[in-house]
Amino acid sequence: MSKRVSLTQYLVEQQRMHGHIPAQLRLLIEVVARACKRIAISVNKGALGDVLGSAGTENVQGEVQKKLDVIANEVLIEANEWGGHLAAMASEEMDGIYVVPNRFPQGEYLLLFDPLDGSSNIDVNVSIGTIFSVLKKPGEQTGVSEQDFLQPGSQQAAAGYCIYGPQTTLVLTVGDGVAMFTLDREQGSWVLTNENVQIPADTKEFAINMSNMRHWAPPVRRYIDECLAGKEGPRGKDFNMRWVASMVADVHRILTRGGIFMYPWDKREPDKPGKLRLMYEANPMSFIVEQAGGAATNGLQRILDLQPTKLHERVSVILGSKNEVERVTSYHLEMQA
Ligand SMILES: O=P(O)(O)OC[C@H]1O[C@](O)(COP(=O)(O)O)[C@@H](O)[C@@H]1O
Ligand SMILES: [Mg+2]
Ligand SMILES: [Mg+2]
Repeated sequence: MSKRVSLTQYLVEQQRMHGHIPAQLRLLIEVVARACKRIAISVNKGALGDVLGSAGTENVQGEVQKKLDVIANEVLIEANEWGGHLAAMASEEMDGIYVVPNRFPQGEYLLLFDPLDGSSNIDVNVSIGTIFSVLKKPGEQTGVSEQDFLQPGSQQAAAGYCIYGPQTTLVLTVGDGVAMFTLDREQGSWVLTNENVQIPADTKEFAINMSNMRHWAPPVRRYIDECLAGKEGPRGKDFNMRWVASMVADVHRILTRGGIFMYPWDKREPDKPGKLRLMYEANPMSFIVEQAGGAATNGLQRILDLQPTKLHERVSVILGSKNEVERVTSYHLEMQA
C-alpha cells in the first residue's frame, strides 16, 4: 500500500519544503478543516440530530435560513475564534464582519465563508458543502474594518471547500495547484487522495439551471443553443447536462471530469449582477478552478480581477474547462463590441 499523506503532512511540506505558506496560515487551514469535520458529523446525523428543516430566520440577503446554515456558521466561528490566526470573519449568514474579540488570541488573516452551500439540498439528502476564502489583513494598523475584506480574489492566500457527499472531501489551494483530501472516518483524519487536480481544457458537459432559459442574456442563450444542437450543430458534438444546484457539487464534478458551470445574470432581477456571491462563493471557487488549469469569468472579466465594493456583492459566474469558458466569454465580448 502506498504511504498515506495527511492534511497536516501536506501543509507542513508546503510550508517547509516549498516555502509557500507561513505557519499561521497552515494552522488556520487546519482549524477550518477541523470545523468541517464537525459540520460533516451534523450533516450525517440528519433527522436523527434534528438538523433538518428551516431555522425560522432570514439572513441579510433575505433568504430563509436552514438549521444547518446556522449550525455550520456557529461551528466555523467558534472553532476559528479560538484558533488565534484571525483578525475577523465574514459569512453569508452574517450581516456584517465578525471581529475576533480581544479575549481571544489575535492573528493577521481574514476568513470568509459560505458555511453551508446548496441549502436547498439539505433536506433532500443531496451533496452540500462549505466554501472558504482566506485573505491577509492589509496594512499594519490595529483594528479591522469591512473595507479590509474588499480585496480582489487574486489576493487570496488560500481557498477551499468541503463537500459532504457520498464521501466527505476537502479541496484546497494555497496557490500551488489543487489538492483533495478524503475524510477517513475511522481514523478521523484527512488523507491526501489527489495531489494535482487538473481540469481538461475541453468538455462535452454543461451545468446551468435551464429553467431560467427564457431570462438569459443573448450570449448565454447562444452558447447553450449551440450545445443543444449537438452533432448536427455548429459545435459538431453532443453535449450532456448536469445541475445539482449545490455549487460545491457542480464544481467538484468539473474538477473531477471537466465541464462548464454557469450562473449568469438574468432578467428576473436585472439590477443584480447574478445570484452567487463574489467574496465567499465565486472568488474561492475561481481560485481553485484556475489553479487546476481552468478559467473563471463574469462573462467579460476574470473573476479574480474584480474589485469588490461590498461584502455580500453578487456576480455572474462562468467557470470550468478553459476553452469553453473562453468561448462563452468571447460571445459576451462580441455583443459588447
Ligand atoms: O436553485 P438555483 O437557482 O438553481 O441555485 C442554485 C445555486 O444556489 C446555491 O445553492 C447558492 O448557495 P447557498 O445555498 O449557499 O445560498 C448554489 O450552491 C447553487 O449553484
Ligand atoms: Mg452557496
Ligand atoms: Mg450558503
